Amino acid sequence: MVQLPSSLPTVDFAKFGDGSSQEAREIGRQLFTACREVGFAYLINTGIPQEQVDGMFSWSGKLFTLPMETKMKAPHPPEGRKDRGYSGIGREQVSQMVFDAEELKAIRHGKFPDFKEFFEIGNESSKRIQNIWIPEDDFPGFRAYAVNFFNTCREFQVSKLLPALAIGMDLPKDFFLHYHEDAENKVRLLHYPEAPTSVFESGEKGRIAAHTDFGTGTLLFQDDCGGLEVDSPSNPGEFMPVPPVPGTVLFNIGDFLMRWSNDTLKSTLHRVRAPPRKDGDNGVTKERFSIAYFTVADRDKTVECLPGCFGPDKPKKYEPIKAGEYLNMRLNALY
Ligand SMILES: O=C(O)CCC(=O)C(=O)O
Ligand SMILES: [Fe+2]
Repeated sequence: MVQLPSSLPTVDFAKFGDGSSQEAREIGRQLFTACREVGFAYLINTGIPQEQVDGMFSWSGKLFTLPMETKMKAPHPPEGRKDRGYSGIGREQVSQMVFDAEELKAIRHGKFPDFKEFFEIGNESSKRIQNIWIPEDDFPGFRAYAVNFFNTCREFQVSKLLPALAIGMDLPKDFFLHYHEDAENKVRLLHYPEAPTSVFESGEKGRIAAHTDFGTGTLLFQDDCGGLEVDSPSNPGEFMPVPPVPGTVLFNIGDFLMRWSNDTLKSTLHRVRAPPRKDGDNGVTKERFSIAYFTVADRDKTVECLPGCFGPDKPKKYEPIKAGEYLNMRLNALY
């Protein structure tokens, strides 16, 4: 296995091919092991072209420097489950598994607000929920580029990622594909603006509070700023840095897949903080960009405990659930 400068496992997809070889099986085992033990892995040789990732970051940079009134031509609707378009600073405060309205309100008005803005893009051909775009005249070319990027991530998800996980769990190669036909996935372009380092140190502002993702899994691309941290599997409560490594993509499991797998796979807490102060950084923490691609199961499908994840010494912990019911509960809790 390739060793990167981080304690997270790395999975190399170079030899995955169509998923039928012995090498592909080994890649699947590595992915499964990483998801079971850590819930996070660096992926390399995914086939997602680096130029396209760089290009998406460059569009994201342009997007967030647009005047506020232009960004607000594509506002995120008030309902949490209509998660498309632009959300300004303060719009979302992530919280860990809190669904009670009063409690959510308290958290939102509490300290450590996430100091971030983001733009969300879903499947262009979705019948359920439309994308919300800045008018083409105000931001020409963005829509086509973002749609293409979404499709590239989706292609990796269906041709390699989900098949590898299935093979690694001794399931038929296309097992997960049957539950992910609608592609109701989402690209989220994130921008954490620069701010005096002191406001991060005092806790007046944060970047993204500790949380788990709630879908099937997430691909995450980060710029060179740093600050992402993942809860240590061996020492819960202790967060370890997950530095950006050029040419890699991070993958992490979400709560839905953790539940589906009877908690065999781990959906791990993660957060973004201001990176540690460096000598001569003049007391300002630079801005950070990241791009997440969240994958979710088809809303109308009901999932039951995955084969191989229960047995006489491991009883099923959860009732079958419709993916849509689960996702709505989680999305509405966010805003
Ligand atoms: O910005 C990052 O690197 C992490 C973003 C994240 O965890 C999320 O949006 O769920
Ligand atoms: Fe996350």
